[in-house]
Amino acid sequence: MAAAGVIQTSDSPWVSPAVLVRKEDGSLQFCVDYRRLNAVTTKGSYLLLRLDDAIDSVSVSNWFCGLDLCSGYCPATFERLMEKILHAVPASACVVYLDNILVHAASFATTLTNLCLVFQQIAKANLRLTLAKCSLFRHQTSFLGQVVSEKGVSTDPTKVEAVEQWSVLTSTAEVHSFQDLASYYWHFIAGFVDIARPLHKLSEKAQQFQWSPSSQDAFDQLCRALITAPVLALPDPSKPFILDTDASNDSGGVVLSQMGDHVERAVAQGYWGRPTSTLDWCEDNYVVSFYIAEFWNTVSNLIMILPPIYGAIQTMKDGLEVRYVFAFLGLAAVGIGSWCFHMTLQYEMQLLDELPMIYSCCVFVYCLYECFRQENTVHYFPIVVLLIFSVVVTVVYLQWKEPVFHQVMYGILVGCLVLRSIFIVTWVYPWLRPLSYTSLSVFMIGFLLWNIDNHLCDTLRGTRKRLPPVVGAVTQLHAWWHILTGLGSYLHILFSLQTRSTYLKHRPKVKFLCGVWPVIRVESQKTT
Ligand SMILES: CCCCCCCC/C=C\CCCCCCCC(=O)N[C@@H](CO)[C@H](O)/C=C/CCCCCCCCCCCCC
Ligand SMILES: [Ca+2]
Ligand SMILES: [Zn+2]
Repeated sequence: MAAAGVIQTSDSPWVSPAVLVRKEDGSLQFCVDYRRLNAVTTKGSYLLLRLDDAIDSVSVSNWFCGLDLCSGYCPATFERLMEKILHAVPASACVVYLDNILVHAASFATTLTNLCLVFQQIAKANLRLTLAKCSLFRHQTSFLGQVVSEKGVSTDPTKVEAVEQWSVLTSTAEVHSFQDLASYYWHFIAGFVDIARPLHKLSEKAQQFQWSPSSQDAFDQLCRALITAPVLALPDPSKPFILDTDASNDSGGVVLSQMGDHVERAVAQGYWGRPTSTLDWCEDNYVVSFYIAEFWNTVSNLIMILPPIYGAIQTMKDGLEVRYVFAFLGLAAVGIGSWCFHMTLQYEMQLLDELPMIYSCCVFVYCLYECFRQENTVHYFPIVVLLIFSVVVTVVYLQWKEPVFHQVMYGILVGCLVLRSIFIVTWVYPWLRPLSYTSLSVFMIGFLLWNIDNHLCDTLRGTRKRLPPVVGAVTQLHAWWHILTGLGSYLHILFSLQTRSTYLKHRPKVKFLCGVWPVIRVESQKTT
């Protein structure tokens, strides 16, 4: 080394031992142990680039070259050196973070030009690159522990693969190292702070290490989120930004997004993208499944779909009036619309849920107010009134998009049904009281839960986090509203059908399928 002019004799009062260290690739590296010198050296300080800013600067690029320098030690000194060397290269061409250098551009030709420029500067400074660790002209590369591509930024699978093997954390030190990994990727995980809270508590100094069901739940949720983390779009400064904000008594949230390729892409956390509906219920989105926004609110609609379809088929088989087939199918249509709405939280699907609620309720009103008419007669006046009502509600709601308007209109129709039912069981058929009042009570309990879910959502969410996941599922009150309103509506159709069949002297009877599920049986009206 002396002959090569790399080292020279010195008579300095300072001396540091030299050692040869074997590197991973088997080669030897000459190192000097400067620990004692470092101990008495005043450290230089230099502001490092923010990680987010470093990633943001590659937002409109499609080509990436990752360069790795042979050696880089003291962060401040090294960063200062790198920025000095590459100061002539703009961030839109090359981002430097310690010994990570990312040359990038939107086109191949520009990438080549940028790369030549960076190579020249590195050569001028007499620095060396480790060829094996450089990746040239890629559409996707690993940078600062994240995978950067033309689509955006995602977690580095090699960094999170260890997560799949982890089943439980056994010490505060393990919690710390898991937290370090997870918090590095916090912006890929919706509600990170809330989910990680039990682990954070566990790692507090004064706390004795005790692994509880809530720690396990937080750990499982974070592992799941890390493994299935989405690709976040990189910001394009030339396009407008959309800022969505939300706040409650104990937390706040923001989502920054942009329109891209005709769809709003950004921090969408699930298959159907950012919710566009005017309502988003208390159940947390995309927690149970990546494909279903509100899982429990979706599957609970089955009760509004299957029994009414069975009811419609049975009504046809029994040769009863077609209006009751419409009533059953109307309820099933609401159930299908509601399924689509909660699965996607898209505005169009919301209409598929809410407008059929109005239409089917109009059919119910017609059935109940026309139940004391001659068989096979149709009165057009109530049909026209209800049609006009439906059209007006539809047109106004499409323009106004105010959910309260829809709720009031639906409430008016339910009110008409309640009043008519009370009239029937008070003045005409008092023996139908049990069925009518059961239907009303079930519906009203559902409505009560609907209100609690809306008004006490923050409290419910907070409580759920402290309970095992199975409790979280059964405390989804909007799902219970579906179950109870579905059952209440079904019983209401039975009540309406029984009233009508009694009036027509078809001798209806309530039977229980499998001993539990109520159906109406009448003497078959089909003529052979
Ligand atoms: C005497 C019997 C009463 C039973 C009446 C049954 C009427 C059923 C009519 C249609 C079936 C619809 C089933 C409802 C499905 C709900 C789907 C749903 O959750 N949709 C939401 C979107 O997810 C939608 O935004 C929800 C709107 C809820 C509106 C709630 C307003 C309820 C108003 C009830 C007022 C009762 C007034 C009583 C007055 C005496
Ligand atoms: Ca929700
Ligand atoms: Zn619903």
